Formats: sequence, C-alpha cells, structure tokens
Amino acid sequence: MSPDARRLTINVNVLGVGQRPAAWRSPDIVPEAIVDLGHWQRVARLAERGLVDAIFLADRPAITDPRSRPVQYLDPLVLVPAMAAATERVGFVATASTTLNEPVELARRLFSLHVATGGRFAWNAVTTWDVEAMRNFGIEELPERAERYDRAEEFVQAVRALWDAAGTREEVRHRGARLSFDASLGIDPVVPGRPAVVQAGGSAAGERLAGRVADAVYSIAHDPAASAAHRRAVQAHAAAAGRGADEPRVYPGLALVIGSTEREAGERFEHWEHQAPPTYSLRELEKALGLDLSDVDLERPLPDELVREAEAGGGWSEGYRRVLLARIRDERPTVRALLRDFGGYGQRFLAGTPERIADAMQEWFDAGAADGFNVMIDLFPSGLEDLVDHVVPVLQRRGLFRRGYDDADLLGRFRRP
Ligand SMILES: Cc1cc2nc3c(=O)[nH]c(=O)nc-3n(C[C@H](O)[C@H](O)[C@H](O)COP(=O)(O)O)c2cc1C
Repeated sequence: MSPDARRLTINVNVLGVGQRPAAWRSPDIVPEAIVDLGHWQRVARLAERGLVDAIFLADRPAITDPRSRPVQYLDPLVLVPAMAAATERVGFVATASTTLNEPVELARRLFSLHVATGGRFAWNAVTTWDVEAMRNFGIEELPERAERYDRAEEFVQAVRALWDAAGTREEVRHRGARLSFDASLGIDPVVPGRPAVVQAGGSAAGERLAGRVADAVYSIAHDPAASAAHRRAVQAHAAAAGRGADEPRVYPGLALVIGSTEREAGERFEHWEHQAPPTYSLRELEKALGLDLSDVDLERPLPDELVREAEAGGGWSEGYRRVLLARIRDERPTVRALLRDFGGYGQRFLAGTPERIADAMQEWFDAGAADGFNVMIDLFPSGLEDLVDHVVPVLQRRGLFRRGYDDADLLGRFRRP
C-alpha cells in the first residue's frame, strides 16, 4: 500500500450498552453501565486498540423516558474528559445543540475540550428536533426547520470566529440576524488547530449547512447510489461556498452484527431480537414517520393511508423519513420486518462475517458513496471486540485502514486524502 493511499474513516457510535433494543439484558454488561465512567473508559480503550478515528456520542438534552431501554443519557461533554483521560489517541465527537445553547459559552466549553484532549475533539452541531428538549429550555414550540438551520449556520460561524481568535486575545464582535455578542474566549491555544465540526441533518437545509460549515457529515443511506448523491450534494454546497469540494467528509451510519460465519451472525441477531418487545423500536419508528402506530398490524405492510400520511410530512428528520419511505415503497415490508432493522434507528443494517462487512464497506468507499462509516455496535463489549479484532484486520490487509495512529489531530485525520 502506498503511504498516501486513501483510507476509510471509522467512527463508533456508542449508544449506551449497545444498539440492539435488548442490549441491556446481555450477561456481559449491567444496565447501569451507562452511568459508570469505567464502562465508557473501557469502550474508549477498546476503540483505541482498534485504531478507530473517533467515538461518537449523540445527545438530546431531555430526560429519557424511564420506561424505555437504558441508553446513554449523561451529557457527552462530561463523558469525553473521562474517556480522554483513559486513552491517548482515539478521538471524540460530542453532540451539542445550536438551538438550545449560547454561542460564547458553548465555544468556550468546546475549545476547552479541544485543548484538554490534545486536539482529539470534534463537535456534532445539531439543531435539536424534539419538543421535550425544547420545553426544558422554555421553548413551547419547535421552531421551523428553516429557522433552526439558519440559526445553526450563524451559530457555527460565530463559534468558529471565537476559536480562530482564541490565541489573539482580540475580541470578536458579532452582529448577526439572530446572535449578537462582543467576546473573546480567553483560552491560550496551547494545542494548535480547532475542534472539527460534524453535522448530521439529511434535509436539503441540512445538506446545505453541511457543505458550508462541516468537516464531516453523519448521514443515513441504505443504498450506495443514494449515498453518493447525498455526498455530491454536500460537496456542491462546499464548492459553492468557496471551500474544497471534498472538505466535508461523509460517513453513513452502519449498524453491525458480526459473526464468524453468516449463520452465527444471523443467530446472534435473532437471539437478541427476541429478548425485547417490538414496542421499543415501534416508538422510534413512530417518531421517524410522524405517525401513531399503536393499532398497526405488525404482520402486514404499513397501510396505504399511513404511508400517504407519512409522505405528506412530519417525523423528526427529513433524512430518516426519506430513507424509510423509499424502503417501504420499494419492498413493502411488514411492519415487523421494518422494525427488525429499525432497532438500528433506521440506519443501514448488516449482519455477517468480517469479510462480508469489509466487502460492503469497500464497495461504498470505492463507489464514492462514503469516506468512512459511523458504525453502531449491537452489544458492548463483545460487538466492539469483534470489530476491533476481526473487521479491522481485514480492512488493514486490503490497505483500506491504518496500521497505526499518526500525529494528526482529529481534524487532520478527517481531512486525510
Ligand atoms: C447519525 C446521526 C446522529 C444524530 N445525532 C443527533 C443527536 O445526537 N442529537 C440530535 O438532536 N440530533 C441528532 N441527529 C439529528 C440531526 O442532527 C438532525 O436534526 C435531524 O436529522 C433532522 O434534520 P433533517 O430534517 O435535516 O434530516 C442525528 C442524525 C444522524 C443521521
């Protein structure tokens, strides 16, 4: 492999104790692990052993429904320092809202994490879509998508200006349509560079924001042609904004179940699929399609009138809705079949051997459909061990993945050719 060969990026999306709805019932873990810093540190060390680029931590600033399964609910900005202290090279991508924060205060916290982690930090800038989180901040109604994205762009640009001025001690004077401040961060940039910026919305407005400000994009796509089209759209926005077209890197989600044979992977999936009621995934599907599915027959395809209702609008993310509706129209799956994958929150789902998973990654990478992947692990720690010990070596043998970390900070790693 030539030293400048293109390599794919792997982020690990850590959803508490695992992505499958029954992950918390695994004998390898206790449900309370989600509030145990030791769990997060073990995950970080394991990811670092696999040389992955970064760990991704999602967030919604609202109390999780206690009747739901245990998922991560500690603030990611609290988890990152704990994980960073237990590791040296792996990066961290933490989510924080542009709708529910103030730019100066957040810019300071994010830049502090950049410095404290030695340049291993990235910010997933989200506009926040859920009403419960809004109400925690005294906002009764979800602002329109266009309004949220307009604020997001101004917010990210303002934060970037504050970071860029961090070493100069000059005050940033910002007077925009939505934000106004005179401020400086007062942090010496003893670590060069800045946090990388990640974006994850798949609507037209989300693609535009990604092209204009993001270093990386978490996307949702189930087929390589749709993913390549999304990547091209983001790149066109980047070029129009005067950036390099390939500056925003695109990492589609990929939910994995790994087995040493296809049969073993299938059995692992089936076993855990039957340990949880379908209602967990059904609630997520309701949110994604903007529908009430309480009376729906799981053994039949979604009725036409509900498909039409979903097509008319609603749901928390245009990106997710588009992908789900395409699948519903093309395959007419039973609701139960849809829910089986939907334990992956609608992300592309793949159960198979390490070779098969590497094939799938390579196919998308070679086709220009992905610069890397945001991988969801079915159960911790075993699923991550399998990724690290079995999938990563296959990718390395094919020259698609690094054999050691280099000196680049996380932004430099995302920007690698
Ligand atoms: C992989 C992925 C992770 C996301 N993580 C979060 C998150 O942690 N918090 C959040 O509020 N939104 C999250 N989102 C939602 C998006 O940021 C965005 O708000 C949502 O997709 C709606 O935007 P859209 O209509 O442009 O698709 C995520 C989306 C994707 C694809």
